[in-house]
Order: sequence, then C-alpha cells, then structure tokens
Amino acid sequence: MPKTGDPHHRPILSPDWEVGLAAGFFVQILLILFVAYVGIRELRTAENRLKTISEQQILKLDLSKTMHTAVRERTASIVRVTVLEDPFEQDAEYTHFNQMASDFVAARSRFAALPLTPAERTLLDAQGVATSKSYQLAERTFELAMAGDREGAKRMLVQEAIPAQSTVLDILSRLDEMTRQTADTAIEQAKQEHAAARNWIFLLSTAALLIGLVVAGIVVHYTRRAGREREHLATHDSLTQLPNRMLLMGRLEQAIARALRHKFMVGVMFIDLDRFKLVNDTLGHAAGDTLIRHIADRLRTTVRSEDIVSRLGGDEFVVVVTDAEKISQILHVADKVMEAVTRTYQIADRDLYVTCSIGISVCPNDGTSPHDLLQHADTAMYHAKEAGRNRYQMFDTEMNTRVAKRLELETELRQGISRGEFQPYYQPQINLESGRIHVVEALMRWHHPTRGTVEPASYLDLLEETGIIVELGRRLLLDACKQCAQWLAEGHAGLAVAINLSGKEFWQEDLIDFIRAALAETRLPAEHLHLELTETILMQDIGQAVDRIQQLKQMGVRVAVDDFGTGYSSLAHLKHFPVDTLKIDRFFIKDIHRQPIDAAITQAIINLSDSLGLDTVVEGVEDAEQLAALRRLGCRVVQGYLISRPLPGKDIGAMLSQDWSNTLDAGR
Ligand SMILES: Nc1nc2c(ncn2[C@@H]2O[C@H](COP(=O)(O)O[C@H]3[C@@H](O)[C@H](n4cnc5c(=O)[nH]c(N)nc54)O[C@@H]3COP(=O)(O)O)[C@@H](O)[C@H]2O)c(=O)[nH]1
Repeated sequence: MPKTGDPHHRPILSPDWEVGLAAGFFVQILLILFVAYVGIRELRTAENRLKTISEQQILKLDLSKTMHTAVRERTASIVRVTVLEDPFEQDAEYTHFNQMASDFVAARSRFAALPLTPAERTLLDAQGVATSKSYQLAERTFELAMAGDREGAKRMLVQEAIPAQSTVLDILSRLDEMTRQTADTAIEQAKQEHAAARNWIFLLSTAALLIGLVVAGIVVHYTRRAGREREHLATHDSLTQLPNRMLLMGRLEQAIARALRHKFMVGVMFIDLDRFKLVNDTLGHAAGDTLIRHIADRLRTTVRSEDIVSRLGGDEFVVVVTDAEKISQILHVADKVMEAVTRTYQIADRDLYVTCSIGISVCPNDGTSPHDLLQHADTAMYHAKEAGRNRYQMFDTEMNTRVAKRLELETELRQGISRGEFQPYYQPQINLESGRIHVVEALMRWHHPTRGTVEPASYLDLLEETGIIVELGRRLLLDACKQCAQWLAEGHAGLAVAINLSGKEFWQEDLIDFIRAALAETRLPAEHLHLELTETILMQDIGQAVDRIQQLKQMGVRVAVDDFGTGYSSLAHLKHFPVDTLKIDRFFIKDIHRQPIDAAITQAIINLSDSLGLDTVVEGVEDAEQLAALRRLGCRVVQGYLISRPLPGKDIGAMLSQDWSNTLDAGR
C-alpha cells in the first residue's frame, strides 16, 4: 500500500489572509465607534452653536429694544420739558430723562460685552459718539427749559437735540439690522457645519458599511470555499485527486440509471496493479506514490471525459465506461487501459515497468446496482490474477460460486485453527551412508471434522493470501520444535526438524525474534532446526533474503533451498545465499531411472552442491529403482514415500532408532 499522506493539502485561509480579515473587522469596529463619537459630538456642537446664536440674538435685540425705548423716552422728555412750566414737573422730567439715560448706558454696556463682529463694534462705537453728542444737546435743552428760556429750548430741541436723537436712533436701527444679519450668517454657518458633520457621518458610515460588506463577502467566500474543499476531501482521493469510492458509487448509480433508460451498457473495470508491493518495498513509498499518480493521470487521459476514473485506495483503480453500445466497445477501452498502464514509467531515475490485472463486469448483464457491478468486477479481477496477471477477465456467474467456496474454506480454516484441528506430521530423511534418520520434515495436516485428514496443497495458497499462514505456521513450528526437543531428550542425538516457511512467514518483520523466542521456549538447540525456503522466496529480494539468512545462521539455525531446480533463480545467485542444503525437487526424481536427462540434471545439482560445500537432499523417492539411480549418482540423503509417508509424531518416534540400511538394501 502506498502512503496516502496528503501532499496537496493547503489551509483554506493563509495566515496573511487571517490577519487581514481580523484587521478588517478591527478597522470596521473602530470606524463605527469613531463615526458614533464624531457624529454625536458634531451634532451636539452644532446644536449648542445654534442655541448660543439664537440666545445672543434674542439678547441683542432685547438690549437694542431697551436702547431704542430709552432714546425715544429721552427724546420725549426733552420735547415735554420745553412745554412744562412747573419747575417740579421739569425736575421730574429731568429725573426720568436721566433714568432713561442710565437704562440706555446699562443696555449698551451689556450689548458691548457680547461677542460682536468688527462691523457691529464699529457701528456701536459710532453710536457711542452720536449718543454722547445727543446727550450733551439734550442736557443743553433741559438747561434752557429749566432756566425759563423755553423759546431757546424749543429752538435747540428742533434744530439740534431731536436731529441728534434721530441720528442715535438711526444708528441703533442699523445696529439692529446688522445684528439680524450677523445672526442669520451665523445660523447659516452653523447649519452648514451641521450639514458638513452630517456628510462626514454619512461618509464614514458608508465606509464602515463597505468595509463590513467586504469583510462579510470575504468570510462568505472562504466559508463557501471551505465547504467545497471539505466536500472535495470527503469525495476525492487525496493522492490522485480522483473520485473516491463514495463519489464513484454515486456517479455509477447515475450512469446505470441513464443506461437502463436509453438501453445502453455500462462497463465497470476493477484494476489492480501486479506486485505493486515490490515497488514500495524496493523503491520506497515516495516512488510508489509517484507511480500511483502517474497511473491516475494516464487513466484520466485514456478514457472519455464522460467516463469515470476512481481510486479505491492502495493500488486499486476503477474505470467506468458509460453509455457503451456493445461489449466490444468496453473491451476496447480495457485494451487501451492495459496499454496505458503498462507503458514504461520514469521514476526515481529508473525505467519502471508495471502490469495490471483487470476484472470487468457489464450492466445490465452482470447486475444493475453499483455494489453488484463493483463486486463482480473485483471477483473477475481476482480471477485475472489467478490466471497469471497482466490480463483482463470478464465476469461470469461461475466465478461467484468459486468465490463463495473460497470464503467458506477461509472460514473453515480459521475455525480449524481455533479448534486445534491442525497438527504437524513428520516425514523422515534418511542418510544413506549411516542408514539413520537424521532429519524429519514437519508437514501440516488438517483433521477436518467431515473431510478427514486434508493435505495442504488444497488450501496452502488461501492460507498464504489471507495471511492465516503466519499464525498457523508459528503454532506448528512451536509444536515441531517441542517434539524434536523431546526426541533429543529421549536419546535421538543429532536429530533435526525441518520446517517449511512460506513467503509471508519468511518476510515477517519479527521473524528472527520469533525464531529466537521459539527455540528458547521449546529448549531446542538452534542447530536442530532447519528452515526450508523456496528459490522464489529468496529471489523476491535477494539482498534482504541474504541478510535474513545470515541472521538465522548466526543463531545456529540451518537453511535449505527447497524444490531446487524448479524456481527461477539463476545459478549465479546461489553463491550469494549462505544456505546449507539444496533440496532437489521431486520433478527430476520421478523418471530419473528412465530419463537420462533427469539423471544428468540431478547429477549436475549434486556436483554443484558438493563443490559449494552444501548438503544435498533428494525428495520424492517413491521406489527402489529411483533410489538405486540416486545411489549411483552419489546421493547421500533421501526422502520420500519409499521410506515413509508423513506420519504423526508418535508413529515417527519408533522409526528414529531404526537402522534403515538393511531395509533400503533389501530393495536393491
Ligand atoms: N509453509 C508451510 N508449508 C507447508 C507446511 N506443510 C506443508 N507445506 C507445504 O505444502 C506443500 C504440500 O505439502 P504436502 O502435501 O505435505 O506434501 C509434502 C509431502 O507429503 C510430499 N512428498 C513427500 N514424499 C513424497 C513422495 O515420495 N511422493 C510424492 N508425490 N510426494 C511426496 O512432498 C511435500 C513436501 O515437499 P517439500 O516441502 O518440498 O519438501 C509443500 O510445498 C510443502 O512445503 C507448513 O507447515 N508450512
């Protein structure tokens, strides 16, 4: 399985944007507070100003009215005094005149203390001058009248005092007018300031609103984007960005519905890479990930845009051919997919070549639900693998029966292990020179409740594929080691037990630790344990295999190459493997006495083994003729039905002290 870490993942908002958004909110809040503060302050100022202006205007007009009245009253007094004869009445008039003068002065002083424009102040000064002059003339008129010179007083009145009073009144009227104008101007100005304040408030509020809208817009944008990204993550494979199983099922359902409506076909291809694990194990997970991405790209560009390409995980892809009119069209796409996937890849500076196995199911022939079609395509893919990989296979209903049988067998195997139905049997190897059994090979047997004793050929592959072999193999290894230790304790010195290890078992990370612990637990000295490995296992990763074998050998365990001659190892590799024994496959022994070529090959292997300093064991010896032929070739150790079939430990015990020389010689 490739690592499916997400190198494409990026945060929805960059830190810069987050800071920007926070600043946006902050500025907006500041603006709102500022607008509220400035608005309230400006409006209050404008109101106060208006109030002050109107109060001052009222006061000014009031004072002006007082001054008007005083001037008129004084004018009336000087008019009246010119006709009064009674000195008391004249005194009273004079007193009234002076009273009015005091009123006038008091009003004028208050007026002068008010804030005045330069023009008002100039006019007020002019009025002061005119008043003082009119006052003197009025005084003079009073003096003449009170001295009894009424004619002189009347002349003074008419010619000078009244005109002087009129001048004062005229100036006062102009001052009134000016006061009104000044007040109007001030009010106008205050109104303009009020309007300006309003405009500012409007402007800042609009700015705050706009910033608010922008910030809200950004938040909405990113919230939507986050939603879309979450949805994408939930429905797509993070390594390839292809639709994942969930999205595939939805789209496949739509494709099926369309096909059923328009009488089309849908082809579902389940694609699994062959030996992808090797790529990961040898080139590393990064290279495995790169390969998966390349394959995804090739699949995408190989099919039409309306077809569906999905990755289910690991090295499994699904291609759905939609709206197909005939099966040949689907098969044509399958050819194209095979061609695309198997083209050479350039990864980690290497040319990489991978093949794939494809299972194909077709709607409506093989089902009309996404689940059925996918499952059937998976089943067909499994059969493509079984048929030798690097091919495609159409689904047929027979396959389901086979799959069901496999499932049933798998369940039975698991039950069998938990019920203790598995047991090691032992088959002896005889040393022809000593006539003694020096090794017994442990072979598993399943005591099935209804089928009797079952040999491993019928279920070994399933044990290996499902990984059940690891647990079962370890139990049997412990049993076999215990049994051998017991035989050693009973006096069968030098006896060893040979145990087969499958690929799954050999490549377990903790193999060395387990073997060490098993030997310690069963108290079997390491040199009494032989492990048999096939050439195929060793060739899977020569470097690692050598490393592992060396560790086993350092412990004292001996290692044999099983089924030698049938695997695909080259003899050149043999020198690298630090093994102790070559076990010649029974394929060469079957006709050894009839086929000179088999004898020649066996002879060559024995010679090679001798020259490398290795032991040789020949398996599958069934009759005396074979044994005789082997003796002639210089073979020293044999195993086969001629000596004994695999038997339970209790039956083997009796055979261990036997000298087999005579028995075997009898058949010479
Ligand atoms: N990983 C494990 N593999 C195991 C274990 N037990 C067995 N096996 C492997 O299963 C294969 C089939 O084994 P089996 O059916 O037990 O057959 C063995 C012998 O019965 C058979 N044999 C022995 N002598 C003869 C003979 O004269 N003629 C003949 N036709 N068959 C014979 O050969 C099998 C032993 O082969 P090998 O291992 O190559 O020595 C087989 O591949 C086993 O390895 C297990 O516990 N773990």
